[in-house]
Amino acid sequence: MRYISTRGTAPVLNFEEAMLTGLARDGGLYVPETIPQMSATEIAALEGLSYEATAYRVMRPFVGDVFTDDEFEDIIGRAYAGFGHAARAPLKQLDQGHFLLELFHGPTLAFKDFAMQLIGQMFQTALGRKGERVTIVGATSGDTGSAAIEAFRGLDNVDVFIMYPHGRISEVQRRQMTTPQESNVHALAMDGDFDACQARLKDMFNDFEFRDGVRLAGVNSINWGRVLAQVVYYFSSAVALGAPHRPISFTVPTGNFGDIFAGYIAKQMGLPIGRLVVATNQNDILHRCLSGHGYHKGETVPSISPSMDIQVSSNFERALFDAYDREAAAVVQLMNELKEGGFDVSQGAMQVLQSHYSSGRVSEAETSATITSELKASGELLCPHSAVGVRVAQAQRETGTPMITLATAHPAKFPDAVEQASGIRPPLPPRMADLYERSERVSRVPDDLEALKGFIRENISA
Ligand SMILES: Cc1ncc(COP(=O)(O)O)c(C=O)c1O
Ligand SMILES: N[C@@H](CCOP(=O)(O)O)C(=O)O
Repeated sequence: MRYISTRGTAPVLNFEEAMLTGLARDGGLYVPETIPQMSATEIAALEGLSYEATAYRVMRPFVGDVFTDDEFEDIIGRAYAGFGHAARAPLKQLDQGHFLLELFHGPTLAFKDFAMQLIGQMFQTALGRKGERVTIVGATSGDTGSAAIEAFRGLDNVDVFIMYPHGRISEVQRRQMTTPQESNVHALAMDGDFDACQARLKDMFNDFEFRDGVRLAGVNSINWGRVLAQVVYYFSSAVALGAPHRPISFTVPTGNFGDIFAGYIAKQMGLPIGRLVVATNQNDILHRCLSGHGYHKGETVPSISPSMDIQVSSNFERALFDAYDREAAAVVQLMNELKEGGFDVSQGAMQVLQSHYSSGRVSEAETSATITSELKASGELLCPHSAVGVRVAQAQRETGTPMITLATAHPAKFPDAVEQASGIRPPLPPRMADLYERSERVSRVPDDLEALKGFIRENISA
């Protein structure tokens, strides 16, 4: 299995190299050269399997000979052993034909654990074998960072630096990043918004002297391994509802476009998916773009679903690459225009995008109202991100095709917004009940590339 860059000029890599590399050296994102196919018979055979067994069958063809069968099985087993639900990603019925996929039973209570726990294990196996050390730098609007710190804390061979937008994440998210005391993990509270954090991350990858000097690696969804791990729950949930014998649609609260792009990959592999519905909060660049108004950056406005307060959705580049028939030159042109503020999508590419994705936008008031109404209707207490998804799904459901909305975080990660809407302050699970008492360790950093590089150089292990 070979991986190519969306910008066409970076070296072609195998799975391990792509995973350890992060951003391609031409600034693009790695994607598989061809997408492995699963036949209807192979998909049907997933019925009744454990989540781990499904994960093995879905991901195995993407990994090639990088891990032996036994190694890969062990990696998957270790990755999901710490989840707090036997099904890992249980489905709950909300309404006739509408289901919630609970993706928040991992160690940090958000869907990011599905991929981060897995790539933590893959990094450890790959780096241990090579006797190499890497420096992981990540940008987060709250959940990627906490999942990364949890997955890599105390591991040999890695130092982890996570930049988050100071004052723009929930207290639980912050504490999950600042309370681990292992010396190989560092939480950096940066001035600016998530887009600024992500831009500095990409700047570091594009600075080859720094990149090679610290052996930079990335665990944001620029890393193909992140996307791959998320493909699995599209299969497990769709099969539980009758796929491949009938199509299933998905609504996905969307920010950096990694999660919904994983759904698109599942569809390309052969899973019969009806619609992939992008649900955004008031930071609605994706909704505007998919509605035909071009991809033009605006101001990021803080919301009660802060993890989705994003303007530049990193993985949209992967979607554009396919929509432009894998023409890297077209992607390079669009990304250059994006640096100047935005771009318009050609008619042909827009038709391709709209054939896979629909979209909807949810205001702050609608998000709160959905938390309130869903609690009344089904007894489900939603986090604000999942509420954005449920609201859009309610508007876009089609009779006859079951709709699965991804519940991307536990309500206890966003207790203020949830309490304001529902009157209920969701408690943290017992294993992290003392989170508010633990001492914090955090470094305030400016939005300044040189200062950030200096900080990282000074704080990596020898
Ligand atoms: C809770 C939550 N929901 C939804 C999203 C959006 O996911 P994605 O960035 O993969 O689109 C994120 C982060 O981005 C998140 O943390
Ligand atoms: N919402 C995310 C933003 C980063 O997304 P990623 O999928 O590229 O890591 C977060 O919680 O940090």
